[in-house]
Amino acid sequence: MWIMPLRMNSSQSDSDTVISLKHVGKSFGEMVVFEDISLHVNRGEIVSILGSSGSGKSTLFNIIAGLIPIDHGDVIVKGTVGYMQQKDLLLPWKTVSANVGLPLKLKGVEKEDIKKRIEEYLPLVGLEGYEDKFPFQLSGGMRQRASFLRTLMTSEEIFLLDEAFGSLDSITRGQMQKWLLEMKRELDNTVVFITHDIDEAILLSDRIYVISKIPAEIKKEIDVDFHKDDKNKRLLSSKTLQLKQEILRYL
Ligand SMILES: Nc1ncnc2c1ncn2[C@@H]1O[C@H](COP(=O)(O)OP(=O)(O)OP(=O)(O)O)[C@@H](O)[C@H]1O
Repeated sequence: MWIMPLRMNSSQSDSDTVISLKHVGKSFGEMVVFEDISLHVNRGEIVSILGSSGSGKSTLFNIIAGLIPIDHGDVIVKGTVGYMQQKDLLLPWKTVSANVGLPLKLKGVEKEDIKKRIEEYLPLVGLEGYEDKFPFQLSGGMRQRASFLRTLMTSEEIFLLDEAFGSLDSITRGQMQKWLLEMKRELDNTVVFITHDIDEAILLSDRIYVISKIPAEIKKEIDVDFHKDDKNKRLLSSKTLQLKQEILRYL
């Protein structure tokens, strides 16, 4: 039986929960990825899903995005979803500008406005001067940044970011994280972030779900409620060290 997520406009309910999974099960043939998983994301939160490789994180996103059906349980998603998958999915026959501007073009934004926004944003992800290059002419990290920018250009209510900064060096990664937090403040949307990186999860998140290997279950839900206004301070806090030790116990 195919069960797909129930999709609602954000205005259809005033509840603060925009993503809700209840007792969800999902298998691929004999392989049980989730037996009974439940989690929720509230409007305006940044929530990280932290788990080791193959623990079902991308499957979880594919379920939330409505790309694959579940076997049992309930999935409710309230609001429009922008999904940055792990593979960059840039169109090889289009330039960086055309790829990044595609969501705006699909929304019917005027050509001139698209151009203006691309000119404004490309430097922020370090791609100034690469407007007319094709994806094959970029490094892996550059393609990832173009793909990240394209996702944010959609200005959707909910962003699903799967290992958005996975192939970036630590300096560029730091810049992108900072930019994500700034964009988040500006757009006031909801972000769900998949990462293997404990520091990244602690830096970016309001809450973290630590998931186990398959059949995956939520091992721990952590509220990251310290240094909310200065997330950089978090990494230097002694509480971070305690949190890291706690998380490592569950991975
Ligand atoms: N369409 C599919 N058909 C069959 N098996 C699949 C499919 N998609 C995922 N799987 C399997 O489900 C398991 C979980 O995969 P998934 O990609 O969700 O894990 P992940 O935590 O995102 O891994 P990684 O961090 O390495 O990207 C893996 O064993 C994978 O091989």
